[in-house]
Amino acid sequence: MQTQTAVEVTGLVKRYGAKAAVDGLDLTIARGSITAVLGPNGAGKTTTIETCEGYRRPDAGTVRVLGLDPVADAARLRPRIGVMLQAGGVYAGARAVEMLRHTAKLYAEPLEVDPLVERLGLGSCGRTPYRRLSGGQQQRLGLAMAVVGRPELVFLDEPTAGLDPQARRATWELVRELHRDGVTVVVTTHHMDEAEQLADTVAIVDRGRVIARGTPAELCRSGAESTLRFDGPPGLDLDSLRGVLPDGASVTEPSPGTYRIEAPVDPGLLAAVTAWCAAAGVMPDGLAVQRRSLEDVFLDLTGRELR
Ligand SMILES: Nc1ncnc2c1ncn2[C@@H]1O[C@H](COP(=O)(O)OP(=O)(O)OP(=O)(O)O)[C@@H](O)[C@H]1O
Repeated sequence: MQTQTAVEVTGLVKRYGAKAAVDGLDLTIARGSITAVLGPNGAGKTTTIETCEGYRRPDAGTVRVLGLDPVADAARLRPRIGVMLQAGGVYAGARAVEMLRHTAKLYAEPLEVDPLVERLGLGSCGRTPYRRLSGGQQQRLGLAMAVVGRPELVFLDEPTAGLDPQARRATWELVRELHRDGVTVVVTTHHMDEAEQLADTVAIVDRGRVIARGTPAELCRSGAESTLRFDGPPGLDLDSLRGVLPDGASVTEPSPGTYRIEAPVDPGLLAAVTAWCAAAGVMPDGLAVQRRSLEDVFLDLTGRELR
């Protein structure tokens, strides 16, 4: 019987010298999901993914992928997963599409190569050596190689880094199609919009651990504040407005006539603001709730400092 879990990482530790790149990381990925793994540079995302792929051995903890041990059961696991590495992983002199055809032959029921080549815009690169492809073409070939074997599970490490908008969209479309076919997709990315558009689950990794996990909507709702904003006459009495709001609400006028209220936004807050406006004879133009974006959540959780 197949379990509903595609990837189960428990207490994963991976050290390089004295430094723990991954430091007790737990992550469960459901079959058929698209999971985006986000995190600052050096957070341990690639190390975790490469451990799941069997390229690195854990120092502690366990990793199970499709119920198998990625190192001990590598021979059984490899034909069932697709891997797109951050740095190519392709012999530099290999001709692009020949390489893809060769890869396809290693699998029992590969996708048809020509349509895949066309849809990823690689039609003109047939005999071009890998090292002569542009960065974006190398990325797209890497994606094609990861999916051509019709895997049950694909790991995509920053698949759209450096891609033009058209290629990004083609990549997203391919990922959605994989999802519709029941493939489990694990994708690392620094593009918050990509995670919001594609993923049903987001895991935020920081300092070698998962520090938050949920749907994009759950993460954006979680925790604190949202913002209420409106336009009105400049110079309203902010202290008076603050006086009718719950403790801890912040009221600012970032530019003349634009007002921001940071507080947990609920119907009571809206009623208090509109009642205050009515009493003051102020029309709150464009009154709107601004939810936190995934990027706001990410920065709140991982900090704004460069590391
Ligand atoms: N082979 C290695 N030898 C020594 N240190 C390493 C090695 N591989 C990774 N590291 C270190 O482990 C930490 C985690 O790296 P990792 O590549 O997993 O981060 P990441 O979250 O994928 O970052 P990025 O977003 O920049 O790709 C970093 O500090 C990195 O320098």
